[in-house]
Amino acid sequence: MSDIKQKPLINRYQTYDFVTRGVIPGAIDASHGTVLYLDDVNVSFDGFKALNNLSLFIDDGELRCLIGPNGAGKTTLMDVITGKTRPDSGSVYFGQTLNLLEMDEPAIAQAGISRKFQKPSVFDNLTVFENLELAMKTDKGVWTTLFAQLNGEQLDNIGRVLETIGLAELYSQQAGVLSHGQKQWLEIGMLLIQEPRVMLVDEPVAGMTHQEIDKTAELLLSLRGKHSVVVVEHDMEFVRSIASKVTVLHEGSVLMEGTMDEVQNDPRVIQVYLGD
Ligand SMILES: Nc1ncnc2c1ncn2[C@@H]1O[C@H](COP(=O)(O)OP(=O)(O)OP(=O)(O)O)[C@@H](O)[C@H]1O
Repeated sequence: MSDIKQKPLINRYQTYDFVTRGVIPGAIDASHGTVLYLDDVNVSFDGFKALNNLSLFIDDGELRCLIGPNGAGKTTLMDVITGKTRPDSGSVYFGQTLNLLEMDEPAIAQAGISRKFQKPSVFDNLTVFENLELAMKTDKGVWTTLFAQLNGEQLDNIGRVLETIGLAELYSQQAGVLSHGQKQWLEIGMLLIQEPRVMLVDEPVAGMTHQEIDKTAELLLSLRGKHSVVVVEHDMEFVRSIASKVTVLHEGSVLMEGTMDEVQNDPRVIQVYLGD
C-alpha cells in the first residue's frame, strides 16, 4: 500500500494519486499557458447534438465569458468539464496531462475544478463563517467540522476569503438573513476556500440589484491571475464589464471568440443571438 502511495501507478496519471483519489497539489501542468483543453467534443441526446465538434481552450488565470442563445450547449459544456455528462467523442484535459474523461465527478472536483450553480445553496442556519468552515473540509460531517479546532492557517484562509467576497463584517451573521447577492458571494467564497484552479460560474448576477451586479463584477475581476473563471451569463452589460474574451456558442459549437466589441459587431452573432 505504502509503495503505491509513493509511486504514481502509470506515467500518464502521474499527477493523480489513486490512494487519496486526488491530484497532488500543484501538479496541474499549465506550463503552455492553457489550463483546460476541450477538443472536438460531441454530445448527443437521443440523436440531438447538444455539443457538435466543440473545441475550447481556457488560459490559466483568465476570466472567460460564455454566451449563447438558449439551448446553445452552455450547460452541457459545463457538465462535460465537471464529469456529469460523458461525451460521445473528443478529448477533455485539465492541464496537459490530466484526462478528465477518465475521472468521475468527485475526483474532478478534488483535482481543482469547482462549479457554482445559478441558485445559491448556502446553509441558512449557519453563520457566514461556519459556511466557509464547512466548505473548507468537505470530507468531514457537519458536526465534526464545526466542533474541530481550526489552525492558524485555516483561520487566515477564511479571513482572506471573507475579505475577497466583501463579507468580513458579516462573518457572524446567519446566512439565512443575507441578501440574494450576499448569498451568491458567500457561495463563491465557499468555492474559493477550496482553492480551485478552475471555477465554472453559472449566471451569477441573475436576480441581483445593480449595486450587487457591480460588486460581483469587481469580485470576479479580482480573481484573475489566481483562478481561471468561466462565467456563463445572459446579461450583456455585465459581460461587457468583466470580459476580456467572450466565447459565443451556437448549436453546440463555438460560433466565434473575441472581445465584447468584436462579438457585438459580428454579423453572425447579431443574427443568432443579439439581434432581437
Ligand atoms: N439530458 C438531456 N436530455 C435531452 N436533451 C438535453 C439534455 N440536456 C440538454 N439537452 C438539450 O441539449 C441542448 C443544449 O442544452 P443546454 O442546456 O446545454 O443549453 P444552454 O446553452 O445551457 O441553454 P440555456 O441558456 O437555456 O440554459 C438543448 O436543446 C437541450 O434541450
